[in-house]
Amino acid sequence: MADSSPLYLGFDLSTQQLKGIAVTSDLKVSYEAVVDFDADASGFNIKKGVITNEAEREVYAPVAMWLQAINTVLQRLKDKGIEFSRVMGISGAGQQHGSVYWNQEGEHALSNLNKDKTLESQLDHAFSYPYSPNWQDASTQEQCDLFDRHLGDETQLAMDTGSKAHHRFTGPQILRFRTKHPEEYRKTSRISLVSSFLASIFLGKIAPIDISDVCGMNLWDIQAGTYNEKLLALAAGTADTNDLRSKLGDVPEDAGGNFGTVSPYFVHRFGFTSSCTIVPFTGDNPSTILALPLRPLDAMVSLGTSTTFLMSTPHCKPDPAVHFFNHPTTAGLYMFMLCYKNGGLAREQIRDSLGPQLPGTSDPWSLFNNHVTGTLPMGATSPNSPLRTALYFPRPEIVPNVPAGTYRYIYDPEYKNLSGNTKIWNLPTDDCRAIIESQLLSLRLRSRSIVASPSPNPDNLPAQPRRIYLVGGGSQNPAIAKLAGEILGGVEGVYRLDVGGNACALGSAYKAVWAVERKPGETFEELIGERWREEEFVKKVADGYQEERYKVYEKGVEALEKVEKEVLYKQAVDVGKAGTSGAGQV
Ligand SMILES: Nc1ncnc2c1ncn2[C@@H]1O[C@H](COP(=O)(O)OP(=O)(O)O)[C@@H](O)[C@H]1O
Ligand SMILES: O=C(CO)[C@@H](O)[C@H](O)COP(=O)(O)O
Repeated sequence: MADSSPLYLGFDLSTQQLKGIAVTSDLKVSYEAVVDFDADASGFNIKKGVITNEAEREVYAPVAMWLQAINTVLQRLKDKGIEFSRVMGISGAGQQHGSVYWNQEGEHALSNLNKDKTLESQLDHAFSYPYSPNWQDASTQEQCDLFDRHLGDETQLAMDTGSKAHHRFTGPQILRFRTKHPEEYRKTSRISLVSSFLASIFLGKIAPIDISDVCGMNLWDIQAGTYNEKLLALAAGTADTNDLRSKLGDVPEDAGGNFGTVSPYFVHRFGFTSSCTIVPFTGDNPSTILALPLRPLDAMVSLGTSTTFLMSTPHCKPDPAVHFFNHPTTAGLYMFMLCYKNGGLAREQIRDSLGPQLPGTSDPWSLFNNHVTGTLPMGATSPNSPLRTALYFPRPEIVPNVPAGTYRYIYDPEYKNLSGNTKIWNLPTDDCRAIIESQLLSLRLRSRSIVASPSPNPDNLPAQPRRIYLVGGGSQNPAIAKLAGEILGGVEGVYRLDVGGNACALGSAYKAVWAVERKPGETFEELIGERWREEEFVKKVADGYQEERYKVYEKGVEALEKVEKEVLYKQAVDVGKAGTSGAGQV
């Protein structure tokens, strides 16, 4: 007999791919499909999912490419045998901060789709601007300066909105869009985030922005739970903020609410039931923490195009170096996040500089991994020997905010000084361990304020996460997992979600299960915690805290902090000399 039990769909519209995943009520993954933009999209001049205009430091993605991908991912799920009539709820996630600009015709076009045509062919007139600024965009320094000053300083902006101003945040992006494209801004009737854009397509009308993802805009007052009037006025360019307010729409408080049922387009084209519920879609990072019942003091490291470090916490302690968002399901909880632009692509660049792979292996990372594990921590041969420390930023970085460049140094832990003499670097092989160390040391440095000792007696164990969960494409890599344990600790060890690269889409699917099946008042953690089967869903992939290594890397944190200060100082000197920021190479 055909299986008619409910399924729940989760989507992840991230930088390089659109992923879809279907789970059952007991959280088992039944179907997965992916569309890789570079490999599968046709008609777009993109690389790694985006278009780059280096002259203006702009990075953006064509909205039509995402529409094309939605049809393709659903077709791929169908080809794998999914019966869409079983799907009771759909949620999803989008890369954070990106904005989509709808025109007046958009809403009408969305609710009048012809099932025999593609989304791309029918929605080409729905947007006032065909591109969405991507989170890697760095074109808004001027706007960020205005945002940081507008409430006093960057600390005050972080206190109110959860983050200081960042190039990619939607408020500064809207301000730049309005001044650079005034006519398109005037024609814009609604602005979506990538997450609410994707929800809108499935809903057949413009969906509200999500309560967690809204915190990635520098416009939402996280303490007050409303848009900040002064910041709206800055982005809108007028004290009358009604126009921008209506473009953005209301933000419902219940992240598990019901937006309505799926658009008839999907009922008639793919066979969804007309009662299938659309649940709020959130940001890709908030969605990732929903892929498991994350406890306070557990940390997730998402190794995608970006690297992010995520924790769920009851404390909101904003600081300009970090981000706080509303938790994606549970009022009163927050999500702590660190985000780096130079993650997967920076690692790939070093891997590719090594030349041909080892013979007889199909794993493109095997040679790179051999160099990672075959090299001493920071190149140190004895306790006081010099430490190789570097920053690898093929794109301008967010933390610290420095221009693109590779910055290699030697740190002397005894005299606590830095030298630019890189003679003891054996290149390119030493870069393999050094880039992983550098990325992980930065996480350790910046999460110090949020972690605590997992032991009742803090003298026994230094502050660190209880567990490290690795997710995203890079979570498949055993050498990275090993170093994550050595550098970040994690008394219970380093774990990988069984769906490694699909954690974000999985989190969305779990959110749909919770939203549709929850009893009154039942939290996400309660429902998912009850159905979660640890032994089936996660795998320990490396040891966590190791006392000796953890101590060695204490010096590593010191070294990294010095290198960052030095690079920032040199940048300030360069800016002073040239009047512009120059890229650095050491
Ligand atoms: N075995 C591996 N080791 C290291 N990195 C990997 C490995 N497999 C995939 N990746 C990296 O994962 C990244 C893609 O991760 P993914 O989470 O799918 O990205 P995104 O969500 O940003 O589109 C790529 O940049 C790739 O380099
Ligand atoms: O900008 C951020 C978070 O602030 C990025 O994490 C984006 O949300 C996109 O991430 P990928 O999953 O595509 O790497």
